[in-house]
Amino acid sequence: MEIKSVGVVGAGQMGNGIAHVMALAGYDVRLNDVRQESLDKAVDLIGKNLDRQVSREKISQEERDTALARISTTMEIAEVADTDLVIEAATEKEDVKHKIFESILPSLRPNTILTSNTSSISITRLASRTDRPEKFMGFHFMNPVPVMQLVELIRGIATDQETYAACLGVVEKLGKTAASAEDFPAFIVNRILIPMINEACYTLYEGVGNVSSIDTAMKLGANHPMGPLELADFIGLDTCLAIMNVLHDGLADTKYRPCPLMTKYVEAGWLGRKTKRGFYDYRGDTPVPTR
Ligand SMILES: CC(=O)CC(=O)SCCNC(=O)CCNC(=O)[C@H](O)C(C)(C)COP(=O)(O)OP(=O)(O)OC[C@H]1O[C@@H](n2cnc3c(N)ncnc32)[C@H](O)[C@@H]1OP(=O)(O)O
Ligand SMILES: NC(=O)C1=CN([C@@H]2O[C@H](COP(=O)(O)OP(=O)(O)OC[C@H]3O[C@@H](n4cnc5c(N)ncnc54)[C@H](OP(=O)(O)O)[C@@H]3O)[C@@H](O)[C@H]2O)C=CC1
Repeated sequence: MEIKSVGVVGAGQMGNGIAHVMALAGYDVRLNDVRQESLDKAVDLIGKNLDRQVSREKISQEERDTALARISTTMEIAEVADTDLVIEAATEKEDVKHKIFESILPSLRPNTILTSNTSSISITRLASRTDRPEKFMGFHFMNPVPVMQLVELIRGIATDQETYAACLGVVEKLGKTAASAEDFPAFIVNRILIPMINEACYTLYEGVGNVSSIDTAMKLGANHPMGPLELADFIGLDTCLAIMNVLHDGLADTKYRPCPLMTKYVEAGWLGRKTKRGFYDYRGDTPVPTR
């Protein structure tokens, strides 16, 4: 089936990036969130990120304007349902995702493909609560979406080949590369990456290093573009903790126990860049380590 329009639920850092790349690739995009303020912020950010691409001569001014015009925003979930492909990119909480799918089902077209950008939650379980498990799959972008090449495609137990092929076609049209992952907790990238971030938190918690020394060690010692604590702040500590909990619960192995220090930061509301405080404090001109 040909995908022409895409509905994106959740206009946070991933939702705005997904809307951005989809619109640039020629899809009509409907972006939904529960707060108008989040929608306004997302459109403003997409405009700025497109401007940056114009100034770096990656795209023309005309491509920028056309892409932005393809994005409409709505707080009505029913308007998102009237598209060919829905990508849910709301907060990493299973009950939130179930409620979104429940609310969208009554107005969904029969052929619409439903997907989730979840970082870790079982695609099979999310799909089982919908009317179309065969047309449901994981469509997992990496952050920042306009820059990162990979999309993980995750089939639930019931996902059919036609749905997989349609999603693969979208990834190719975006000029990105797909990696196929089986539906087990946190899939491939986060099964490997988030325990490393969690271990960096333990390294901090146990006083082996401070925030700066841990990040410097991994940037210069392992050639990572960001240190693990900087990356945790970039992803969002709430999301990192949610992924660790899915790994811990889903694989029932103590090696995935979330670091208590990560839990403490999340409980404080210090979620990283998005709240201007995490392992670094972003309220000034340059990030300042909090430990
Ligand atoms: C949690 C999950 O479920 C899965 C995940 O996503 S895990 C997270 C995966 N992501 C990562 O690991 C990111 C690691 N970090 C990096 O790769 C790099 O630090 C980075 C690409 C983010 C920035 O790179 P940098 O060299 O420090 O910065 P900079 O030179 O300013 O930017 C490089 C490019 O990215 C663009 N960019 C940077 N941040 C951006 C953002 N937030 N949005 C859009 N574009 C952005 C810049 O415009 C620039 O584009 P051009 O090359 O076209 O000029
Ligand atoms: N951060 C990352 O690096 C990556 C995250 N992901 C996944 O993408 C998803 C989104 O993450 P991210 O963008 O970082 O999170 P954010 O916290 O930046 O954004 C989540 C957005 O979802 C909105 N939201 C919450 N409930 C609803 C709802 N019922 N309907 C519509 N919108 C809702 C939130 O609204 P408000 O804040 O206004 O309440 C917020 O705007 C998660 O599943 C995450 O695991 C995947 C890859 C990378």
